[in-house]
Amino acid sequence: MSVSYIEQIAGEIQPLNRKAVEAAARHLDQLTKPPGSLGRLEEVAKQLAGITGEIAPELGKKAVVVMAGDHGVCEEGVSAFPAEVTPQMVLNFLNGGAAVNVLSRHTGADVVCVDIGVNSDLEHPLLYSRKVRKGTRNMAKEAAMTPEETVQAIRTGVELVKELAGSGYTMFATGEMGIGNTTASSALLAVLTGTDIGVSVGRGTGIDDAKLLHKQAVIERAIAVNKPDADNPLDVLAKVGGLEIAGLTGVILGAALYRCPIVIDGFISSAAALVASRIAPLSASYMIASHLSQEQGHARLLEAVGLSPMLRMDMRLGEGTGAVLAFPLIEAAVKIMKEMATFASAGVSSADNH
Ligand SMILES: Cc1cc2ncn([C@H]3O[C@H](COP(=O)(O)O)[C@@H](O)[C@H]3O)c2cc1C
Ligand SMILES: O=C(O)c1cccnc1
Repeated sequence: MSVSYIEQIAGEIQPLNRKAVEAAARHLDQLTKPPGSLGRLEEVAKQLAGITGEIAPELGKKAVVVMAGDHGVCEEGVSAFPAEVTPQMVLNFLNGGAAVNVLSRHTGADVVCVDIGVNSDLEHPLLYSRKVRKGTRNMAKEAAMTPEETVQAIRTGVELVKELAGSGYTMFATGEMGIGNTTASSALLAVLTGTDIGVSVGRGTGIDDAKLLHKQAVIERAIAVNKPDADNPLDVLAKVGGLEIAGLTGVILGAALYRCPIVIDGFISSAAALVASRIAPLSASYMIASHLSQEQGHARLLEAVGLSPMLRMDMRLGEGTGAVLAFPLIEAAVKIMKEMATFASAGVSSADNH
């Protein structure tokens, strides 16, 4: 059943609505400004038209889906922080005290916190309990996940988007929590794009030079032990990925399937975006890259997906913090479509094209 489910989802994702993109472009050129002068806002407006089929879509509720999972590879000492921080931060999200909570309140987004693989028994009325297993296996020794676990995690993400879209959410952002997950993300980048370990591996939560060299060696070992097939994104995800990354891959594929914009956060979220784009290339047209993380390798990762970030904030936190900051800019693009006067309606002379 498992792999065919992914093939089915990938096959159902449709390209953007070309006619709506063209109609949006024509409308933008009638507005009281030199053509193209609103830059990326115009690009976003056209993309939203292509996603929704409407030139000025009603953007309703928005959610940042924060997928949380633990990493067996933490026993190799690849993070500056202990693995216990993952469940502790999940409780912080649920109590509203994390950076993503503050920034989501600021931008009017809801935080949907999902336990997809935390190595702890968590219960909370606001928690989406979707645990596939308690953390991944240590990728330096064996595959992080089985193919079945990988597909289950992806499916969890797809179904969550369906559920949320059914209760009025129209725009999504990716977020994550999982100590050790920059190791998995760097491994995905290295294998899927052939990027050198020296470029794909960064300092995550802030490791020193010695630990960085060790982290590189651990990733090299994980690749040597597992021999992931670079042409098979599910194989790579299972062997050197993570449960929350697989869950986000599902969220991204789900957003594309249900024709909703999906705002991509930093390094880890972009690793999920890369996997999604390899599973279903059309999913990339539903993605909006929010910001360029300070994590080394993020620029390379975005380039591999074909995305260009909206913001440069020198952030390197994850959780969805950069993605929720981009929500107001996306909403601003729709307001331009809805509220700006045209040359004709405002009596402004258009360009002298002689
Ligand atoms: C308190 C705290 C809050 C966080 N929120 C996100 N991350 C970020 O850091 C982790 C990845 O870095 P590494 O691979 O080096 O462990 C992820 O959990 C990511 O979401 C956090 C990390 C910490 C310590
Ligand atoms: O960009 C990110 O998502 C990131 C970078 C470092 C640590 N945690 C997350």
